[in-house]
This record gives sequence, structure tokens and C-alpha cells, in this order.
Amino acid sequence: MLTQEEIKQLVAKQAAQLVQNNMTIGIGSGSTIFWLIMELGKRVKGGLFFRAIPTSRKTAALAAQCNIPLAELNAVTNIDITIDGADEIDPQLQLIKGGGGALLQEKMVAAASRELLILADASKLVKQLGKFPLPLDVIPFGWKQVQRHIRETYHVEAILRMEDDQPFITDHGHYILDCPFQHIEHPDILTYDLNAIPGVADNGLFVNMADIALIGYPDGKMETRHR
Ligand SMILES: O=C[C@H](O)[C@H](O)[C@H](O)COP(=O)(O)O
Repeated sequence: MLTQEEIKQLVAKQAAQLVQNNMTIGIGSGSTIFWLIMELGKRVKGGLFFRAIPTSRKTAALAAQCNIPLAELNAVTNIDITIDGADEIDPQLQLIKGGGGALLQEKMVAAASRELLILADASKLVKQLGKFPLPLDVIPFGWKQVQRHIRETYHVEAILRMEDDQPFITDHGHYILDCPFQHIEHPDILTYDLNAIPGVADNGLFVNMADIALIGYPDGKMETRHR
């Protein structure tokens, strides 16, 4: 039986093979994407040329260490494919993302891409989204008003994400509120409503965005799911 890290490595290896010469790709964030970057680094060493739009400072730093040429989102008109991880994946390939706090850039890069490929081990598969607390990317100014709105509207206690006893700060200087909805019946409606709250920059629901998910299992099998 493979460990979770070995499964992540396996799906990352397979996904790295999809990148072709001269492509522009988006690279997501997180521990699964760490392995993707390692695999892409090997392909760069082997002579493959592509350029990548990173979705976080961490991803950018890792990719630079692996000699992957980087570009900014503003510098491209077209991204062939974005490869990213997820925190939850439902049967319609609707996602919760943002466990690492990079959801805002991830969604912007995914939205600019022709295709979004999600890599995950099978533990991320759920029947219904919501067990994983939904991250909201919020402007620090007046964040408690957003928290109060969530409490009054949904009866959900949003928790300010902390790191080393300080609020966790995103790459763009924002805060993250983690919202334990438990059951999200209509992700399409919820994403729209949450983003309408003043002070919310974005939320971690990725609705109708993922095209393909590559799922790895402990026995070494891989499954491709399409939306
Ligand atoms: O902000 C983080 C991203 O949305 C990640 O893609 C997500 O949290 C999954 O990360 P991991 O591959 O570490 O489980």
C-alpha cells in the first residue's frame, strides 16, 4: 500500500507528462503540487521548454529552484492548462480549495486557463462539499463584519486562520476565515452569495472550473474523472 505522499508523487508524475514544448501552464499550490514541481523540474533538465504562471510565492520559489521559467499572469493572454490540488472534490468535480491560503490567485489563474486539471489522492473525494472548512479570503479591514454576516446568515462560526499566534496573512496581505459549513447543498449559489459580501475577495469554492481530476489510490491505481 502506498503512503499519501507516494500517491501524490504518482499522480504528479503522470500529470507532468502532459506538459508539452512551448506550453504556458498554471501551477497550483500545496503539498501535491510540490511533487508536480519536482517532476516538472526533471523535465526541464531533460530539455523541455515551457513557461509557468505560479499561484503563490511558495510555488514560485520552488519552481525557480527547479529552473522552471516563470511568467506573471498579466504577461500572458492564454494558459494552456493549470494543474492544481484540492481539499475536497465532489462527484461533479466541484471543489473546495484554499487549505494553503492561495485560493484567490489559484482561482484567477484557473479562470484564465483553457483547462484545469486537479491532482489528488482519494481521501479528497467526498459525496458533498463542506466537511473541510470553506476558506474565505477577506480584506483585513473590518473582517469581523464578514464574520458576523456569516454567523447571522448561515449560523456558521467563521474562524480567523492563525499562524504562530498571529493572523495568517496571504500573499496579498489578506486574512483567511475558515467556515465550517459541514454540508454545502448548492455550491453555485453559495459562491455567488459569499462573494457579494463586502470585504470578501473570494471564497474557496471552485464551481464548474475543474475539467479533469486525476485521483490516486493506495493500491497504486489511478482514475481520471471528467466533469
Ligand atoms: O491553497 C491551497 C490550495 O488550494 C491547495 O491546492 C489545496 O489546499 C490542496 O493542498 P494539498 O495538495 O497540500 O492537499
